[in-house]
Amino acid sequence: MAEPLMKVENLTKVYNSDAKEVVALKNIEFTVQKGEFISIVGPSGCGKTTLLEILSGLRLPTTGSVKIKGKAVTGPQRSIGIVFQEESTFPWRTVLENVEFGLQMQGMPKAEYRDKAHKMVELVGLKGFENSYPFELSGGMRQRVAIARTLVTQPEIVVMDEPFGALDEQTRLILGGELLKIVEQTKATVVLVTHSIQEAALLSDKIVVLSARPGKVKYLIKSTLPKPRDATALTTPEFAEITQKLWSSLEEESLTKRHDVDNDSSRVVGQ
Ligand SMILES: Nc1ncnc2c1ncn2[C@@H]1O[C@H](COP(=O)(O)OP(=O)(O)OP(=O)(O)O)[C@@H](O)[C@H]1O
Repeated sequence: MAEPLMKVENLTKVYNSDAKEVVALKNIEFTVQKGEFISIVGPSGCGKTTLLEILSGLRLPTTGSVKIKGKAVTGPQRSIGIVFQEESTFPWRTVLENVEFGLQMQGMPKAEYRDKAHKMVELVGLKGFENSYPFELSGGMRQRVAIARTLVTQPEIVVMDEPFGALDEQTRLILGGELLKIVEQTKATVVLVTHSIQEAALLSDKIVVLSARPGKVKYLIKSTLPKPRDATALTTPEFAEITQKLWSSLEEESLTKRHDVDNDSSRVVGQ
């Protein structure tokens, strides 16, 4: 197999606050190949956001490492693009100006960045809205702007934290299908954190299922969905099989967590 684009090795994160130690992640290991679409799912509080922050270089692990092409990630860098859950467009810039921002910051000549931004705006389906401001768009359209703004700089890897989290399930799946087309055309490599089993099953080549806190890799599920895929894959037997696997592994974890909470509270009651 080819050398992975990203390699996560023996990653552990311990938070120390108010003299309390919280082990958020423990011995996380997985690889991401160039062009792969990976999703990370797990019960609430298992460390998904922490993991994404470490992969992006926004936070350092306590032990272990993240490497891109063999080089350790020790801080934010141009090779990693980030799309956050919350709306991260600049309200004072038009759609086109939002998409141009990263290229402008790189010092690219105006004619070149304008041309690239126009093409990217078209690719994300916002042609005709170049001069609109974010407040004039729907939530889904604003997230397309955020995605376009990140992808236009052609990062080696794009990390996304629930980019469609604020949208209803139907819209997020439709946008997810569109995202796949954009990712295919731009040949982007994506690591996505999501709470949605359906979104993970539809979009991913590989799904990393984390256990309840401390987050450990519980399963690595490889997709059997044929490519190219879009929202029509939702009715296939392969999709049903993947969602079933995800559902049962996450249910197990939620029950484990529930059991821990119950035990904790019984200890408190008994003290
Ligand atoms: N800055 C911090 N300081 C101390 N503890 C933290 C910090 N950030 C997160 N944690 C703890 O680490 C654990 C993992 O948090 P994290 O937000 O990464 O989980 P998550 O899986 O993204 O949660 P959710 O699904 O609810 O968004 C939680 O117990 C949380 O309280």
